[in-house]
Amino acid sequence: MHYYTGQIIGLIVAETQAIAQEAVGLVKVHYSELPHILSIEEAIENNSYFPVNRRIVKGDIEKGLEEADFVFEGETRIGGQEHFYLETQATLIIPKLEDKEFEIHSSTQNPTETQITVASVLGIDANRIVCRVKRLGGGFGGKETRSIPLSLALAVGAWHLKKPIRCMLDRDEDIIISGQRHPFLGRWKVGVTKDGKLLAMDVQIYNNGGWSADLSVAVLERSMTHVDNCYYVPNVRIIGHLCKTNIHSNTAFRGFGGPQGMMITENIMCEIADSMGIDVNDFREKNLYVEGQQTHFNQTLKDWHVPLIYRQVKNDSEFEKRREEIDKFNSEHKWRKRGLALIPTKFGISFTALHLNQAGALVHIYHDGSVLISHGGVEMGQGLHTKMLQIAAETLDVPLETVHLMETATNLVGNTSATAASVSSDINGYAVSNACKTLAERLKPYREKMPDKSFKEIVHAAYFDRVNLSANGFYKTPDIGYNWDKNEGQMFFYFTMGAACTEVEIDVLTGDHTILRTDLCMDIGRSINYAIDVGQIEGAFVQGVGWCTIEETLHFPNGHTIHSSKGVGEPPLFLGSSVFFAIRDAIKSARQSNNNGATVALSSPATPEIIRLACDDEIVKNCKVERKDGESAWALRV
Ligand SMILES: Nc1nc2c(c(=O)[nH]1)N[C@H]1C(S)=C(S)[C@@H](COP(=O)(O)O)O[C@H]1N2
Ligand SMILES: Cc1nc(=O)[nH]c2[nH]cnc12
Ligand code: MOS
Repeated sequence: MHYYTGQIIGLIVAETQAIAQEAVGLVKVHYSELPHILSIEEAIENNSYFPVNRRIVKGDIEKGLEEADFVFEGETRIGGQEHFYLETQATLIIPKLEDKEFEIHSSTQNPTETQITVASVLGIDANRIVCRVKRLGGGFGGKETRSIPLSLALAVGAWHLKKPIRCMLDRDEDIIISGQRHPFLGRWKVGVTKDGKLLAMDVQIYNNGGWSADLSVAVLERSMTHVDNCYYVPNVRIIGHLCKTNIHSNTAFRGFGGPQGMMITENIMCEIADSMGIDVNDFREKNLYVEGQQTHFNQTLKDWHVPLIYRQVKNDSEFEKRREEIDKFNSEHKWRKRGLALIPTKFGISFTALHLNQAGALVHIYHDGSVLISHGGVEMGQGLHTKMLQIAAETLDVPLETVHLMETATNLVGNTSATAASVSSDINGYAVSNACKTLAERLKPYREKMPDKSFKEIVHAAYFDRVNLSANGFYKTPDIGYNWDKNEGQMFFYFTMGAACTEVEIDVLTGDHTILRTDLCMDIGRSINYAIDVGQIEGAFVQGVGWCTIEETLHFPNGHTIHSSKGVGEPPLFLGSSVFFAIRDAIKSARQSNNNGATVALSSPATPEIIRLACDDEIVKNCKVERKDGESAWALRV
C-alpha cells in the first residue's frame, strides 16, 4: 500500500455535513510511521521515480560543450502553488434507481473523465451515466483530474445507499487532498561563446509527482518543451525525471510545467550574464530565436514576433532611462534597493497528447426561433461560454440574445477532452461554428425566399418543411502530431507570445518587496472578446506573481484558429516572473554593495525570507546558523 498525505481512507455519509464531520472525529486511525519520501531531493537520493523515460536531444551536446569558451553549471529550484479556486471540490451524485442510471453534478474541468471513471468503478457502461457541469468557481487545472476521486467515493456511497449524496470539501480538506502545482528542480550545464552566444544546454529536469502519476508526465513534457523559452541553442539535451514521493499527487496548474521550464531558463540567463559580467538583456536579445529557426523539438517558428514585442516593451517602458535612474537610486540607498527586469515568453498551444485536440458541439434551433448551443468545454470563469455564444450568433447571423447556453453535459457532447491547455476557445469555437454553418446552410433557401421575414418566421417555415434544425459540430486540430522517439512532427499548432518589464523595490532588512510598475505586451491575435482577454492576461499575471514571490507549498516536519484569436488562458502567467527577476536584480545590487559575488542562485518563490538571506549583508552573515550533522529543517521544501 502506498501511503501519502491526505489519502482518502473512508467515506462517512450522514444526514448533514456537520454530523458527518463529527463522526469523522470519532474514527480512530492507527498509524505506524513508515519510511517516507517527501521532497525532490529525497526522491533523487532514494532513486524514487515513476517509470518515465522522456528526453529531447538536438545537435551534439558533447561537441557543443567542448567548443564553448565558457561552461557554466547550476541548479534552479522552483516551488509549487495551491490552486485556491474559490469553489472547493464539490460533487452531487444522484442514483436514478432504474437501469443503473446515475446523474453526476460535479465541479470538474473533465466531465467525460468523471463519467468514464465512475462507470468503471461501478462496473457499468458509460451510457448509463451523465455528468453535468453548469460552471466552476475556478479550476486553474486543479479540477482537471483531481475532482474525480471525490466523485468516485460518492458514487460508491450512492450505489450502496441508493440515495443522492453531496459533498463539498472544506478549504483545509481540499488543500491537503487535491494536489497542487509541481515543484521543480533543474540541474543544468550550459556552454556559451565569449561573445555571448548560447552553444549547448544540458538540463536534467525533476518534478515532484507525489504519490500517483496523474498528469505529471505531461507536465514534465511541457516543462521540457518550454525550457528553451525564447532562445536558440544549437545543441540541446533535456532529460526529464518524475519523482515519486509520499505527498499529495501534484497536478495541472495554469501553464502546466511550462512556467517551471521557463523559470529554469531565465535563471540560467541571469546567472550566466552575472558570471560573464555582461548585461542580461543584451544576452537575451543576442540569443532570441529568429523567424524560421527551429526549436529543440524541431518546430519551425512562424509568425515569430517575440523580438519585436521585446523591443516594443523595452521602448514603451523607457527601459534605458529607468535603468540609469535605478542604478543612481541604488548607489544612494543601502537598505532599499530597486530592480528592473524585461522577460519574454512563448507558450505552445495544443495538448501535447495528440488525441485530446478534438472537440464537439450540439446546436438546436427551436421553432420559436430561439437557439440552444452546447459544446465540450467547461466554463470556469475564463469566459469560454461567452465566446461560444458570440461565435454561434455571428455564424447564424442572429442577435446574441437569440442564443442560449445552458450547461456542459456528457449526453449533449460525448468524449470531450478536459477544458485545459488554453485551447478550449479554439477547439470548441470551431465545433460550434461548424454546427452553426451546417444549420445556416439548411436555412439559406428560406432566408432567400423570405428576405424581410424574422428569424422566427424563417425557422418556422423550415420546420413545416420538415428541415432538420439540429446539428452536431466537430473539430480536430490539423497539422499537429509530434513523435517523442524521433523528435519530429509539429508539437504545437501555434505559440502565444509576450513580454513584461517590471520594476520593484526591496527592503533589504525585512526582505519585503513592492512592485512599482509593470509594462506588459501579449500577442493574442484578433481577440473574440477583448474584455475577457484583458481579464485573463491580468489574472494570469497576478497568479504568476503569487507563484514566484509569495506562495510557498511547504511540508511540515519534517492563422488558423477561430477568428484567429489566440489561446490566452495560460500564456501570460509566466510574465509574473518579471517581478521575480526584478527582485533578483535588486538583490544583485544589494550584494554588490556588500562586496559579495554578484550572482545568486535565487530559488522561487522569492519570499521575504529568501530575499533577506540572498542579500547576505553583514547582519545576515552574523546570524546565519549552519546545520549540524543529523539536523533537518523544521520546514521541508518539497
Ligand atoms: N477565471 C478563471 N480563468 C482561468 C481559469 C480559471 O479557473 N478561472 N483557468 C485557467 C486555465 S488553467 C486554463 S487551461 C484556461 C482554460 O480555459 P481556456 O482553454 O478556454 O483558455 O483558463 C485559464 N483561466
Ligand atoms: C493534458 C494536458 N496536456 C497539455 O499539453 N497541456 C495541458 N494543460 C492542462 N492539461 C494539459
Ligand atoms: O491547462 Mo489548465 O487546466 S492547467
